[in-house]
Amino acid sequence: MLRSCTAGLRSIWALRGRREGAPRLSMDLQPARRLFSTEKVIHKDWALPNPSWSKDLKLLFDQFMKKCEDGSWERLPSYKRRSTQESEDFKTYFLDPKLVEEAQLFTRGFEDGLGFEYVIFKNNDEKRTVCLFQGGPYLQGVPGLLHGGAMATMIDIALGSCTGGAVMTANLNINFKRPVPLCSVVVINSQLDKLEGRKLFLSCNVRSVDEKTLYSEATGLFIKLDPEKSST
Ligand SMILES: CCCCCCCC/C=C\CCCCCCCC(=O)SCCNC(=O)CCNC(=O)[C@H](O)C(C)(C)COP(=O)(O)OP(=O)(O)OC[C@H]1O[C@@H](n2cnc3c(N)ncnc32)[C@H](O)[C@@H]1OP(=O)(O)O
Repeated sequence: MLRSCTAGLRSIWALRGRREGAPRLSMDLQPARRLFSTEKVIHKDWALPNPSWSKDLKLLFDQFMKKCEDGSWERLPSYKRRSTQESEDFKTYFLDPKLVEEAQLFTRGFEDGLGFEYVIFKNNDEKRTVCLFQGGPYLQGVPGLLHGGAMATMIDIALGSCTGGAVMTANLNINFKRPVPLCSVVVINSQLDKLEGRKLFLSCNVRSVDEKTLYSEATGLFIKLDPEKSST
């Protein structure tokens, strides 16, 4: 698995004219300058196939795109996913609205294939989402395996994608049952279990593409932000 992952990445780096094995990190993009300059940050939809996506990921992506045709499912793009009102709700919680506008979700700060490759599909009627996730070589924890923190990040995002609104994670509970091989594809099935005032109770499981391996199970509590309160 790792070997095929490396092979895929080599071809990407070669395409970009870089020396084999010497990927240029996103650091080269001078993130600080990008964040604070007046240049407009280019909003790209990262939740679409790129050459680093494995066969499994592309296949699942195509299957879910088919499900979107009758409108029961929708693919969540990686940008403009919040309505203007939701963005406004978030902004009231941070000191510098400009920073909020220009900052990038950290999972999208890696070059193609090196970090978090994922796409989320949402079924609004059933209040559930499916996240297809391929964790790249920069997410290694134990050699050859995905770092648990990377998995936790994706679980947080997958659960958050089920909430649809200005919320924050208050509690995340994860049982890591089996290690996830680096560069493999996993499927995160999330659902909203209960809504109690401002509290959203969610759960998810993480499985292999063939559904035979249950990697993790998790529950989360998300709280709808109260516009009257400040987080700082
Ligand atoms: C951000 C999500 C975006 C989703 C957008 C949708 C698009 C989908 C697409 C892509 C998803 C991308 C999403 C990225 C994911 C990133 C998520 C994060 O990393 S979030 C950062 C980590 N979390 C924090 O830093 C929170 C820190 N905590 C707080 O700020 C506050 O504690 C907060 C806002 C969670 C609650 O504070 P209060 O003052 O508004 O509310 P109080 O009154 O304390 O609690 C309300 C009720 O909740 C219970 N509660 C609060 N925290 C609890 C806890 N830890 N355990 C159990 N109950 C708790 C309380 O007991 C209370 O319950 P009673 O109403 O009395 O029944």
